[in-house]
Amino acid sequence: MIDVSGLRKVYRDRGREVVAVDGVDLRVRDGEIFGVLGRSGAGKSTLLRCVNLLERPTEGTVTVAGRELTALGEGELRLARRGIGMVHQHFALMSSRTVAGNVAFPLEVMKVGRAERARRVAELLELVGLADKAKAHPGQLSGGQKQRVGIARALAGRPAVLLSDEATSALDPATTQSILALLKSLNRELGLTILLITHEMNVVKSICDSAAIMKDGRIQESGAIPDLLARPGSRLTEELFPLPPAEPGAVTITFAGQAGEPVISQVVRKFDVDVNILGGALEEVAGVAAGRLRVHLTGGGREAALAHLTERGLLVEEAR
Ligand SMILES: Nc1ncnc2c1ncn2[C@@H]1O[C@H](COP(=O)(O)OP(=O)(O)OP(=O)(O)O)[C@@H](O)[C@H]1O
Repeated sequence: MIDVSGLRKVYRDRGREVVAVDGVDLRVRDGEIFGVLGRSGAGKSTLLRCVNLLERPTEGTVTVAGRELTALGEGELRLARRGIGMVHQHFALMSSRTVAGNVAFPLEVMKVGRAERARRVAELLELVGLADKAKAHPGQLSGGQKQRVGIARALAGRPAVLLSDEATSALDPATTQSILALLKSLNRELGLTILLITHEMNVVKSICDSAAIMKDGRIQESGAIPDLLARPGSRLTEELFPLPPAEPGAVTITFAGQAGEPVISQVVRKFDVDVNILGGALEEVAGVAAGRLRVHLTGGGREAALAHLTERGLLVEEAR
């Protein structure tokens, strides 16, 4: 659905070159929620803004729904952008317009007739759970409600793709969860492909199918979340389930889907070992029970127990 290839964006800032995106390849599949994670300044916003060409890439190509946007002129691009909705961290609503007026705005630009516009606005407000706020002004809404208006507006042109620029960063945790639930249900019910950028691990845990970690303008790792979790040395796993540095001899076991099985009690029963748990966390991520456990394993059956865990598909890493 989204294909980014060899993307580079260089800004010129007071005679100095700033390489914000430095050779990024990214593929977002049809119908998935893809999260780009990274710290401030990593280049996430620039990457997102290059996907709908709000920023023109310095190099590289962007293809969305089979159309190479980087090959289009301004007129064609304006039309193609209707297929790509965008939501913003600070909502970007027009304060002088009502909620309905904000959602209607892109439809006015598209020259949709009055009756059809009213019908569509009502449908969109219903979809985001704000049917009773049509006549309110943004100033009368909570942050979560404002973001719902932002989402309804982004969906006005029936886009196949939604870009989300830190949509929940300005919201409290409970409101964040409700907006994430809304995005997930839009993804499921409308088949909407979502590319989001975030610095919040919680967003990735809750709704993403795939993720990429970005640093200094580059993608450090990317892929389906269960695959990334199972990869030795994965930064995503480090970020999702942080553990202190391991002492020599400590064993770190990474679960990516096998956390429903009683593997630890099995090794204790089957092999001559004791297990001392040093730390860890388990949670549902991308629909699978995943996490990391740091243990000390002692006893004559230690090597056989470690081999058994590896055979069960767990990632077993021993600190030396
Ligand atoms: N218009 C611009 N002119 C010059 N430099 C820019 C411009 N926009 C971004 N940059 C620089 O590009 C780099 C990447 O910025 P970007 O906003 O894409 O990162 P980010 O990961 O989204 O961070 P944040 O979460 O803080 O927005 C930074 O060094 C930033 O200062």
